[in-house]
Amino acid sequence: MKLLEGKTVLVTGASAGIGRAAAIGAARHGADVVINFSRDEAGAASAVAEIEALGQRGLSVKGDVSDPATARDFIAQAVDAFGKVDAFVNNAGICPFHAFLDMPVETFERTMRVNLHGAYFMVQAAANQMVKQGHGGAIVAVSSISALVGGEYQTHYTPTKAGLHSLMQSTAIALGKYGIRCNSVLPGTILTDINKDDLADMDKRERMAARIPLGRLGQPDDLEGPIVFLASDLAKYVTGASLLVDGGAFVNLQ
Ligand SMILES: NC(=O)C1=CN([C@@H]2O[C@H](COP(=O)(O)OP(=O)(O)OC[C@H]3O[C@@H](n4cnc5c(N)ncnc54)[C@H](O)[C@@H]3O)[C@@H](O)[C@H]2O)C=CC1
Ligand SMILES: C[C@H](O)[C@@H]1OC(=O)[C@H](O)[C@@H]1O
Repeated sequence: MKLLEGKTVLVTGASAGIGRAAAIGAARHGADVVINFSRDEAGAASAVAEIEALGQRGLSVKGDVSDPATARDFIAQAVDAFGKVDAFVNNAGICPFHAFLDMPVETFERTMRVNLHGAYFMVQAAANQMVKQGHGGAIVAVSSISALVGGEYQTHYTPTKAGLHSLMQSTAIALGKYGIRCNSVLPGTILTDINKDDLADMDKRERMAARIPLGRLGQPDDLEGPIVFLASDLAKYVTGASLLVDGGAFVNLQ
């Protein structure tokens, strides 16, 4: 059963990792897909090729999400190419691990600008397009388990993920009257480029996996189903919700 047949789905930061898995998942479920990427031309081109190999239309648009102009350009190029925006997945993010006491101002500000300000402008641009179209839509933010728990080297990052979670709650209220649903996924630790240095230590990986009830760290495609579901009409009465996708890590305190 294809859940996104005939829809146009947009995903930010989709040349690799979770965003790419979401984009490919959307195409597998019958959507045409527009991806944003910041630098990785080859990754973006291969993601589009994979979308097209699934029989869907794909387009990549370059842009740094921290610049509000990128959001306007991304939505405009998607509409020019495929005529509409049905679902928008806010995924782009960075996590430059660093201690709190000597956090460089630039690292703090860049993390805020990419993860939170960028999301705000993107969600706003996507929502304006959906309101103009007049037939609702779905917005999914890739927040994190870090919206709910702390991280010693993530004091600049976890507030952005809590902020995204909160943004989806508030936009769910602001946009409900237009039939636009807003939800977030909260991944646990997923093996991607964002943490490859932090998790280069195999002992650390094994310790982390041992704390997860399902017995392993996540892979990008573990997010595919949850994001496709929330973007689809199967979730037609779900808004303002968040879905932990963490193998049970969050509930495993005791
Ligand atoms: N890997 C993990 O354990 C978890 C990741 N997340 C979130 O998932 C999202 C995706 O991350 P991953 O796939 O894990 O890592 P990743 O590093 O593979 O993907 C991040 C993507 O965002 C893009 N990006 C970064 N800065 C950008 C900018 N200024 N403009 C446009 N694109 C930009 C990157 O090019 C990359 O494609 C992030 O928001 C991250 O915070 C959330 C929870 C856990
Ligand atoms: C990048 C980290 O490994 C990852 O990011 C998150 O949001 C998770 O909570 C993990 O800490």
